[in-house]
Amino acid sequence: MQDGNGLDHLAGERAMAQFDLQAMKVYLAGGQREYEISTKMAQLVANDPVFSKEDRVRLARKDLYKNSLRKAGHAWKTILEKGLSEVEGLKLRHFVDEPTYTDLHWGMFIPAIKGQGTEEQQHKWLPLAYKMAIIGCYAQTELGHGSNVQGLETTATFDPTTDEFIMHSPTVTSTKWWPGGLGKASTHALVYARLITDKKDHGIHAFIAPIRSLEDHTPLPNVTVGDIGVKFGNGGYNTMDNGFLRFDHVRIPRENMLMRLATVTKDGKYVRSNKPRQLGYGAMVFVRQGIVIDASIYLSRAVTIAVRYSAVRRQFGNKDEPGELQVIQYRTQQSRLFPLLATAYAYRAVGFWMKSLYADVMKRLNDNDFSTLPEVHACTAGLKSITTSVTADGIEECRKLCGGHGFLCASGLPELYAAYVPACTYEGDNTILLLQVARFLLKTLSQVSKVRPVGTAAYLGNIKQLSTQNCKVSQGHDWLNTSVLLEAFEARSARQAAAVALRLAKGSGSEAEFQENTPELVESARAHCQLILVSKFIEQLQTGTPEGIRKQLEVLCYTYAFSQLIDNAGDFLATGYVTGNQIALAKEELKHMFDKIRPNAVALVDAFDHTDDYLGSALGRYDGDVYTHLYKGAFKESLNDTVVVDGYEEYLKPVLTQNLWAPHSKL
Ligand SMILES: CCCCCCC/C=C/C(=O)SCCNC(=O)CCNC(=O)[C@H](O)C(C)(C)COP(=O)(O)OP(=O)(O)OC[C@H]1O[C@@H](n2cnc3c(N)ncnc32)[C@H](O)[C@@H]1OP(=O)(O)O
Ligand SMILES: Cc1cc2nc3c(=O)[nH]c(=O)nc-3n(C[C@H](O)[C@H](O)[C@H](O)COP(=O)(O)OP(=O)(O)OC[C@H]3O[C@@H](n4cnc5c(N)ncnc54)[C@H](O)[C@@H]3O)c2cc1C
Repeated sequence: MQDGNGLDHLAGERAMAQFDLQAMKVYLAGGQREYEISTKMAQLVANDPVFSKEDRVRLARKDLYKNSLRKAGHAWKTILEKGLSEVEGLKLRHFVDEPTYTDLHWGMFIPAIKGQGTEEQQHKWLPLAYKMAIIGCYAQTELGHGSNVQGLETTATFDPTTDEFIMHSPTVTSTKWWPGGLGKASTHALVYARLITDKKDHGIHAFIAPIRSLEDHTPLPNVTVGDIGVKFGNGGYNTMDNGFLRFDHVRIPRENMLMRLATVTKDGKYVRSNKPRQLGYGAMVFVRQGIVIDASIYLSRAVTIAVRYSAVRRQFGNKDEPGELQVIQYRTQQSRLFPLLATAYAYRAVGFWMKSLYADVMKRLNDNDFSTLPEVHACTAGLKSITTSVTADGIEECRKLCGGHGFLCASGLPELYAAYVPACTYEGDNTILLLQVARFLLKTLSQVSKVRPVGTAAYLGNIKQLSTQNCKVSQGHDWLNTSVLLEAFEARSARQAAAVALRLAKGSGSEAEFQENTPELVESARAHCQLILVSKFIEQLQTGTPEGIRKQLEVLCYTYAFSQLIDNAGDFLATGYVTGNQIALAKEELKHMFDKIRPNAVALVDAFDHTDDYLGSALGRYDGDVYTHLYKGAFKESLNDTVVVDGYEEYLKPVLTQNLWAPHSKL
């Protein structure tokens, strides 16, 4: 997807590549068909001036939001006019690359109706939603509670005399707060509220509440709704209208309660289905599984910018070589950059696996098999947490790897960070989600003698062996064995989980003791997730990777695993499974991996296939013509619209000629 100006400053780098670039592009896209769709949609967006991102960071909020409405509308028009398929439409919106209300409409509102609505309700609402005759958002979080879903305060009280629910926000803290698309765009909200029938509170259920007129978009009577305000960073997530919403005894028909998991009859009887109530959290599971691939995409963007720029940028030199050195030659640059490159590849592989895990659980749920739900919840929650935290930190690291120029918006990195960093909070605060994983591990361990753990927790079935045998690595190349690596990650995770489980088992079982141990619980959850990431990367590699790219993927896989081992050396050492010497051997092996990545680095980021338009970065341009474009870019700065700055007469001139202010000053 080359779209430079023809002069390739990185041609020398590209000539060094030792793998089949095209095969890698197809692999990273998820297959030939996906690759073709991505290429087509990326070009479609890049060539359409309405989708331009050029001035985004300079726009004031109102203009920014209006522009994002224009783009979302234009995207929908393009989808309809060109008759794009659902997958193509999704890709098109992806390349428009701007958080907007349609993310929540397609990403949460529709999936929640599919998951929690009866067939009849799906027939009623989905056709309207699919043609965007209504726009929906996902209104769960309130001012007072986000993580603690059971603590939500909005009420939906059934009135059998009119066959309606009365939606009400009884306190300030019950105000819905944060839902994307709610602030200005949505006509309907999927509201999570406490269901009350005959004065009895049945806990949190989902309701479809109309909030704006379909005639003129004004809020419906007794609905107070608006945008919550400007968020972190320029551009970034400010294209989204995160909103607030209050109901003052607003009536909605009884049929607007999503009734797949529980029903309220006309006479006010509450009937639960035999399905687990956690299915009500299904839309969150759906979004969390997709977040892993998204993390790979965001990280790969930052890494593409940092790798290309590091190959262009030269500083200092040595007496052995003429000229200055490319900064990518420095070991420290490699040791910060190449693990992130490997991580982006790892998350792509694991993201593909997550999709199959999700497809599997959906199939099972349709057959009323709920057995894998806890494991899928733990996986989606845990990997969402780890991958978003690492990606957000990784984008910031890439900014620093680009030195001063990384701090300019022209690098594309500040905006990328601002748009991405809320992923650590939305769809579940990352610590809260790790605590969910920890609870799953504790439960699995407590039942291990009776129930053999399966799937990603299967290794806990070997807890005795993993707790007693230590690492056998005696030379560096002993590490170059995926079974050896896997066992190290399994042993570390099993031992960390067992240690905290034992400590809790020895105690009284009080909540206070649990709280006291939460730092260790979070560490053990992180260890479990890191094991899943390493093991699934290995597994994906070993199943049908084309010959022309396998070797490079192996190098990236070892790079990823070794860097995880080294970054978490404290944990590995504390469990007693590895020695300091074995860690030192892994460090040496990691450097060998860097040597193997180095000649391929630029081609490995080319394989992500990001267009210049999508990257939006002078530093990450395909042609490497960084300096010309940084310089040209400065002339687009609005401060340079006039040679003498606006404000000179009022504020600069008096400073320069102080006597205008204080003619008798002695200074
Ligand atoms: C493409 C779309 C773009 C998206 C843009 C992003 C926009 C952002 C949207 C949002 O942020 S939407 C709001 C997201 N909110 C959250 O994620 C809230 C986080 N909180 C929770 O998920 C839960 O409340 C909790 C903290 C996990 C649970 O707390 P609690 O202990 O009170 O749980 P209970 O409700 O009592 O349930 C406990 C029981 O249920 C299991 N469980 C919890 N979550 C799930 C789940 N999602 N799926 C399946 N099972 C779940 C949990 O493990 C417990 O099991 P047991 O221990 O009882 O076996
Ligand atoms: C950009 C953005 C978009 C969003 N979009 C939506 C949306 O579309 N719809 C929607 O419903 N919501 C949305 N949200 C809300 C989001 O889901 C919540 O903010 C998120 O789930 C975190 O909840 P909280 O804000 O209550 O954090 P809190 O739970 O208040 O967290 C604050 C701190 O307390 C810690 N903490 C809390 N409880 C515990 C505990 N038990 N143990 C240890 N530590 C704890 C957390 O780790 C965190 O450090 C969005 C949020 C953002 C930022």
